[in-house]
Amino acid sequence: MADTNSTPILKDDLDIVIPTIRNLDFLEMWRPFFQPYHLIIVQDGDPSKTIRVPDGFDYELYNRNDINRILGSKASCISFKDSACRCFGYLISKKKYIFTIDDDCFVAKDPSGKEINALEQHIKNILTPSTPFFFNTLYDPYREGADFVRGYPFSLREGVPTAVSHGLWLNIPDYDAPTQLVKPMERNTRYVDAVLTVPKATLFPMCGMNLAFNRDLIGPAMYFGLMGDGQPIGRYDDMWAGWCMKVICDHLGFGVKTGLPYIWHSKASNPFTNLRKEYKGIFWQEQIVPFFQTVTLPKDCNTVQKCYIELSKLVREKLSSVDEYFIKLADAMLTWIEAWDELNPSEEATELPKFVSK
Ligand SMILES: O=c1ccn([C@@H]2O[C@H](COP(=O)(O)OP(=O)(O)O[C@H]3OC[C@H](O)[C@H](O)[C@H]3O)[C@@H](O)[C@H]2O)c(=O)[nH]1
Ligand SMILES: [Mn+2]
Repeated sequence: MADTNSTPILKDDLDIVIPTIRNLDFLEMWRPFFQPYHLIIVQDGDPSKTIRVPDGFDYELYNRNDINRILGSKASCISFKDSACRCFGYLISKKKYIFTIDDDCFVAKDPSGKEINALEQHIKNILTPSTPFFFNTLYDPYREGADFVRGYPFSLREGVPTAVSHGLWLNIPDYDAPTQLVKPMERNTRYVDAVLTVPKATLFPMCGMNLAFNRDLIGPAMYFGLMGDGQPIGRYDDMWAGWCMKVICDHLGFGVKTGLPYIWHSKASNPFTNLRKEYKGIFWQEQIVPFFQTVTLPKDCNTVQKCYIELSKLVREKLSSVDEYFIKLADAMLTWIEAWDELNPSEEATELPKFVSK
């Protein structure tokens, strides 16, 4: 997909963020789609290890020493030894859009056998509106060959700006550890040719392995929560970000899409290791989800930062009884916003769009 003068669309407006602990040979398969774009590689784990990046890619690479040098004491909000470290890439980027992908995600094929340019589909999703206020039964009405169906209010057909595009996975699905343990051989072979808007007031489990978002619209809310080294849970970083992001999108009138594009997820991480990381989260989420479902943000929260700071207060107030970890997480959410505003001073706060219900 290129714009009029055959420059890859959003070439200078989008960064690809990759969290990694390994050499990035997987980029060879993505080269036709990714090479024109700038990569931000967040190297996790031992900073003395050298990560090999295939020739020909334009990238910047940050390891833990870089994160500590750039953020100083605020580096405490960036996870270590967990893919949640990827959010440092969102912080340091200066671009309007972000696409983040794991290094064990490869190019998938659609039912016709055609290789899927996941980045191109995310860009289409992000650049077209969402429809969170009224469900369109023919899925995304802005896609080629689709439209609003009879009975869809014309007053709502303009849609709202799309903040997030959530892609899916063929082969290894993003299952939690208990499901992985009881279904070790299950593979996702079902290609569903659909893009849906997640309705307003509905939460969903956001997976970080194939995800794009409008950084200007929702970037400050995309903090992947404190996980990994020294933390009581793991593999809930993207879930946390997804729940915070969704309540803020609902409040500010932005949309979230899920469905196409698919990537080919090649590696099943160890279910026993995953169980150890997830198990507290499996209990806690039965209290965390109702918390997010009942959150209301004040009307004067008219920027993502203000919403996020308010959310941090509510987390401290309402979830500290679940575990003291949430006090630490609430603090880390504030540190994240301080770091965001410090590294992105010029970005004007996002104004309330005209269609937000007062
Ligand atoms: O300590 C670490 C471990 C891994 N990474 C990088 O994160 C990416 C995901 O790692 P991996 O594919 O090994 O784990 P999965 O279980 O498949 O990941 C899923 O569940 C956890 C997260 O939510 C993740 O987003 C999901 O995809 C990969 O690029 C590793 O190199 C790391 O940075 N630090
Ligand atoms: Mn993986």
